[in-house]
Formats: sequence, C-alpha cells, structure tokens
Amino acid sequence: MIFQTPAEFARAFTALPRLDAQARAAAEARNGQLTKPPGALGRLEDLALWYAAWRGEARPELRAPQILVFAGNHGVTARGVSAFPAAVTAQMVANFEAGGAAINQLARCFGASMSVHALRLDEPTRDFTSDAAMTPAELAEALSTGWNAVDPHADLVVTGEMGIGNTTPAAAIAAALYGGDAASWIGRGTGVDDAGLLRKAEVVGEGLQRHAAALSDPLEVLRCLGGRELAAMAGAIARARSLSIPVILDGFICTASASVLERLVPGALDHAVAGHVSQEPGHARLLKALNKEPLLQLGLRLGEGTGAALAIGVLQGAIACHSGMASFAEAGISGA
Ligand SMILES: Cc1cc2ncn([C@H]3O[C@H](COP(=O)(O)O)[C@@H](O)[C@H]3O)c2cc1C
Ligand SMILES: O=C(O)c1cccnc1
Repeated sequence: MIFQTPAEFARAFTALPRLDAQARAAAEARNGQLTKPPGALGRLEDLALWYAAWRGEARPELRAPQILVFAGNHGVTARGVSAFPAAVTAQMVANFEAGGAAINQLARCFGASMSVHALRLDEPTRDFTSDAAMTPAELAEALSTGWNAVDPHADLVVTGEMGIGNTTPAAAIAAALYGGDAASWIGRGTGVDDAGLLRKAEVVGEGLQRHAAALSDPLEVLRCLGGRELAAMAGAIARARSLSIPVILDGFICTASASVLERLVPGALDHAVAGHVSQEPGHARLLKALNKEPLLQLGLRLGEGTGAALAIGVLQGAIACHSGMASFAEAGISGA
C-alpha cells in the first residue's frame, strides 16, 4: 500500500482488529493449571496472556520476530542539538548492513530477522523551528515505507531507529501530544553538555510555538515536528496492529512515534508493550502517559531497537513457560 496523503493513512488505520477475547480466556484457564503457585511467574504471566490474546491462540509460539530499523536525517541538527555530526546516520546504516551495530548482535541473540531502511538520508527534513519538517507527501511516503516493511508472516515486530538529532523531534512530539514545557521532555541524547541541553529546550520550545496552530491533529504533529524514521516507525506499528501482530516498543524515540497513533485512535497501542525505559528522562514520563509499564530498566540510551530486542528474550521466556509447562494434572502434582 502506498499512501499518497496522511489522510489516506488515517483512513487505513480505522476499524482496528481487537484482541481475541476467547483465546485470552483459554490462555488464562491454561495459566491457572500450570505447575507453579498462582501468579508465581509475575509479569511473565500477563505477558504470555497478552501475546496469546493478540495471536488468537491459547498456547502460542514465538517463531518469527522481525526487527525493523529505520534511518533518517534531521535539519534541526544545524542547531547543535546532538553530540555527534549528522554524517553518523549514514555511517551507522553501513554499520547495520555490515552487521557491526549493537542491534545486529541482539537480533542474532534472540533469533530475530532484521532489516534496515534508510529514508532519503541525503534529504534531511526541514528545521522545524522555521518550517514544517515534512510536506504531506513526504510524511505519506515515510508512513508507507514503515507500513510496507512489516512481514505479514512475522509474529512479533520491533521498530528501531537511527537518526542523529532525533531525540529533539521526539521531545517536540511528546510535548505537543501530552503538554508540559519543552524543558521537561528533553534529555542528553547522545550526550550533549549543559549548553546543548539548553539549546535543545530552546529549539523544542521554538518548534512548539511555530506550529502551535497545527498541533491538535496528531498526524500534523508528526509532519511538522517529526522525521522520516519516526514516521516510518509509526507506519510499521500501525501495520502490525492492522495484522494483529504484537509489538515491543523501544526507547523514547520509538515511543514518541507510537504515541502519535494512540492520539489518533485511542487504544491503537493495545497490541504493544514497552520493552524498556531508557535513560532519556522523557521516556518514563511518556510511558506513564500511555499507561505502559516497561519490562526492563537497564540504563540504555542507544535506540536502534536495542531495548525492545532485549525484551524479546523476556517474551520468549514468558511464552516458553506458558506453552511448554505441564499442568498439575499432567505432572501428578498436588494442588494447594
Ligand atoms: C554511533 C552512534 C550510534 C547510535 N545508535 C543509535 N543512536 C541514537 O542516537 C541518536 C539520538 O541522539 P541525539 O538526538 O543526541 O543525536 C539516534 O541516532 C539514536 O538512534 C546512535 C548514536 C551514535 C552517535
Ligand atoms: O531512548 C532512546 O531511544 C534513545 C536515547 C538516547 C539516544 N538514542 C535513543
């Protein structure tokens, strides 16, 4: 599907499939019989039930996790908002393709397929303090790239990103969607110093002011303040929902992209869990706003999908226990 306009995307992202309540009930009944004290596997139990409900199976398996890494460049880097030069985005894409990045190692660890999608790296989005980051056609193209990248046969999707400067648009999107001043949503990203932090707050504040009239529409928030890789992540997460494929969200940037969908259609992220909470201070705040409890807290501040990839391991464990354990009756074990 190629969306010509953001409105076409919005039309495709309506009448979303719901979780399978029957499968969930059957999975819950099964969970109650397994050879452990009730609730002893803690959040792993909730995780297995969530996965079963979205896969429509009482005893699901996780066979084909798909990691999608989207890359984009940002005009706002001219404002000195990152500790690294914009050229690093393309250099890291080459590193992903050569298998040398953190996400490559984690994808291999957890048996996930991984693909990298560079979005017009030689055409950075416009600096959002002076102009909308993208035209409607550019936004539609990036949403389409993400939408089409999802393998309909995948049974789990993780979206990651690479884009020097992109903690700044992520903060701007979060502020536009959930309110609060710019300073409360920014963080050090790749490691900017105190002066860099002040610049980021200023830049986000200017962007919010510049586009104030447009910010009641979530797709306009994404178009005016976002970036191509953020839009592609939103497109992929939306497509996964339309296919009832569960999603693990990564860090601040991924979660900011996903928030656009939740604002567009309340409940749009019911098929998604938060893989981790990153060091970027806005991330914990955004997860609270979305009412999502992160699975891991490891002090990561990398992106690329790394935190979500690690959480694939947790989900694998949850599903292995749920679907593989014996019941009390099968094992001949006495109940409480
Ligand atoms: C070598 C390198 C690899 C990365 N992988 C992810 N990021 C992360 O850092 C960037 C966001 O931080 P900021 O807004 O401060 O630029 C994004 O590219 C993100 O994916 C990286 C950054 C660098 C330098
Ligand atoms: O939370 C994230 O995803 C993140 C934080 C810092 C840099 N890159 C990504």
